Amino acid sequence: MNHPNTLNHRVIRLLDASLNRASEGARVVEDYARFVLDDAHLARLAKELRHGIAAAGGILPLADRLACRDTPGDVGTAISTASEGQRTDAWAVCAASLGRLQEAIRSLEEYGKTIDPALGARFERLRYDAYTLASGLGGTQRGRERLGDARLYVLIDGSESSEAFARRVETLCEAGADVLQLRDKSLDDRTLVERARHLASLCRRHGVTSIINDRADIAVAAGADGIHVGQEELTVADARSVVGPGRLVGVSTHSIEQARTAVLAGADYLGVGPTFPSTTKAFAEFPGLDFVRQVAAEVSLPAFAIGGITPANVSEVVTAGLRRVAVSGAVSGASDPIAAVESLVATLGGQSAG
Ligand SMILES: Cc1ncc(COP(=O)(O)OP(=O)(O)O)c(N)n1
Ligand SMILES: Cc1nc(C(=O)O)sc1CCOP(=O)(O)O
Ligand SMILES: [Mg+2]
Repeated sequence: MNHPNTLNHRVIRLLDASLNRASEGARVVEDYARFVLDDAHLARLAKELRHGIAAAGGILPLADRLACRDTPGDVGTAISTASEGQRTDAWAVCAASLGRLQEAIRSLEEYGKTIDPALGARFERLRYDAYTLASGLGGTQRGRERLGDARLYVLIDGSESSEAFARRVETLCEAGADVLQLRDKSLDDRTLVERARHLASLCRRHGVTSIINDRADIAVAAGADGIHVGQEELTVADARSVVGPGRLVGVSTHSIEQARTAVLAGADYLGVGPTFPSTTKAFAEFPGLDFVRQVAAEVSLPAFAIGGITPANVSEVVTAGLRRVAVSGAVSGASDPIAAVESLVATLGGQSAG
């Protein structure tokens, strides 16, 4: 035994129980990410956390833990609350386990200090890892619930007039767009907020999600459903502090590392691109379909491929693994925008968006 002989066997008993609770909680969370979400990224993080807990707990030899264990004499086994027996769905199971996991790690951290201050510090780091995992799972859950089977996301500018803008929004909603983003870098703020209000109210009437590009303040002022931010703009946390928990925060990503970071930051969806050369925006590099494949293979947060996607090439995106796309030029620049929307929707249709 490599801990002090003075250590109370009751503290070992407590640490043994907390190690079991923590690793069992991590396993329940891992199973949700792995089997319910098919999310390789979050499942890997949950597994690493479980292994980290086991490695830190290795300071207590199993023989000592078992010698101090007294399950029949545990006064806590007879204490239960009504809510423990009720779980509405698999996410409720995972969320409850995330809470227990964090509590158990906290107990390990505090009582671990009585063995070795370094052990307390080690469990403290693991507790922060658990918080980050919870943020990624919570964002993934929220984004999937809010975006459901949304597949076609169309970016539009503010048009030459309020009337023309309203007509465009109505047309796209009726044609089958699921999400509309107001992206206009040239309008003054008053005109932008006026267009954003039109967008929000027309989209609400049609059951379409409304997003404002770049501007969290305008999303809130206009009552839009969310905001989209790029890598050089507000962070997810800063955007969230402005728009609150009820609105969507979407993030542009250009590499798998950026995608993983956005998931853990609590984004509600990802833009994944540029997929193909775009006539709307110039890019020096194209992560292309390889990036689409990487995201499809490991991320279950709603992810929209973007950049140069048209009715002619959208099937390549579907083959690469994503059934959600965001487009601008393919619809706004089309001689028949309705036909363009219908064609994209037809190719994206079929099985669930994932
Ligand atoms: C759905 C979606 N994905 C990506 C972007 C691009 O955002 P960003 O990188 O901030 O670039 P700008 O659009 O601001 O030029 C987007 N707007 N929407
Ligand atoms: C604004 C924007 N962002 C991208 C990214 O990859 O983050 S691609 C892009 C342009 C989207 O327009 P189009 O469909 O006309 O190419
Ligand atoms: Mg931006």
